[in-house]
Amino acid sequence: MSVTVRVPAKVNVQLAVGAARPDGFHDLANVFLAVSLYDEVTATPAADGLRVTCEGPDAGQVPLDRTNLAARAAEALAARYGRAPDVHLHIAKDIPVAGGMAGGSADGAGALLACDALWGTGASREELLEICAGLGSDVPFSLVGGAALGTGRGERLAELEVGGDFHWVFALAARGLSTPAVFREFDRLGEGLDLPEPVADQAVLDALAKGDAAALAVAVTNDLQPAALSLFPELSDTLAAGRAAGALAALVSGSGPTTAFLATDARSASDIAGVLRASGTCRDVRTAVGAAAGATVLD
Ligand SMILES: C[C@](O)(CO)[C@H](O)COP(=O)(O)OP(=O)(O)OC[C@H]1O[C@@H](n2ccc(N)nc2=O)[C@H](O)[C@@H]1O
Ligand SMILES: Nc1ncnc2c1ncn2[C@@H]1O[C@H](COP(=O)(O)OP(=O)(O)OP(=O)(O)O)[C@@H](O)[C@H]1O
Repeated sequence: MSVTVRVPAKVNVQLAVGAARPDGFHDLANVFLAVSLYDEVTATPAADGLRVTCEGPDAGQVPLDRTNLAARAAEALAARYGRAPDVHLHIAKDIPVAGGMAGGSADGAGALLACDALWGTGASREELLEICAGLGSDVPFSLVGGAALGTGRGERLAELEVGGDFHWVFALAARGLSTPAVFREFDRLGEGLDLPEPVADQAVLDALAKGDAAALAVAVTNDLQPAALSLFPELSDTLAAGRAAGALAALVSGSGPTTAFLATDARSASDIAGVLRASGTCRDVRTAVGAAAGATVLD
């Protein structure tokens, strides 16, 4: 018997970042939108401890030891319920690795839900969200999906209404960016500045609620974008290529280096994807739709 869970990637349609806190994290106003690029995590009983395997185009970059967020999730759940984490976790990975799309977080949330179902622990939603928050700032959102405002370091979620489909194109970069390195660069660029408290932008929330892509396009912001571009200047060429191809908005996804392009509709998304593919400014191009459902057990 095994359990498979499907988990979406995310794009941040607003990422407002405050000053570094004493614990090293930054307070955020983080508006997450889940999109239809998915990892699948399968949990199968094992007699002899915890094992992680991974397949997919980026599988070689995924750690298979206890640092994998899927392994950490299984261990955290097992420890809480006083059982051994005897399980084989297999990750079918389609979300770009180190791309700013919460791929590792998705696997953490997926493994947690899969092990919960496999072991019949019957943990409450609140317990699962608490374990997720202990694994990483993006992990609770990977469980919940849809759209949500994350405050604190991004782990405290309020679900948001989404009134229609948003069509996206994602350009994958030739190399990854480390999330801590991007936050450090944010701190360096902002040294000496008095940063305001990050707050959610009502225009972003209204555009999401109405399903209005044109309104969302003028409202999207990402405070980490200057830091990501500073560490990876070639991303400006990708952004320019997508804008020239007719994207309503072009931005770095989260901490990057994946770049995200908002399109009017599915057809326009496919046209923009074609232009980006031919532009030579990225490694690969994907299209996706949001909002996508959060971590879901597959039959
Ligand atoms: C950039 C985003 O992806 C936007 O959704 C997230 O803020 C990052 O979420 P994540 O990858 O789950 O991050 P975590 O694993 O919690 O933290 C990794 C590192 O990123 C930095 N970090 C993360 C979140 C946050 N609010 N402030 C931070 O400064 C810290 O250096 C931290 O050590
Ligand atoms: N299951 C996993 N899948 C991918 N990377 C993982 C996983 N578990 C741990 N990692 C480690 O985390 C690093 C960041 O990978 P990940 O794909 O989660 O980045 P990301 O999508 O940029 O994250 P985020 O958007 O949440 O900041 C990887 O380089 C890898 O070393």
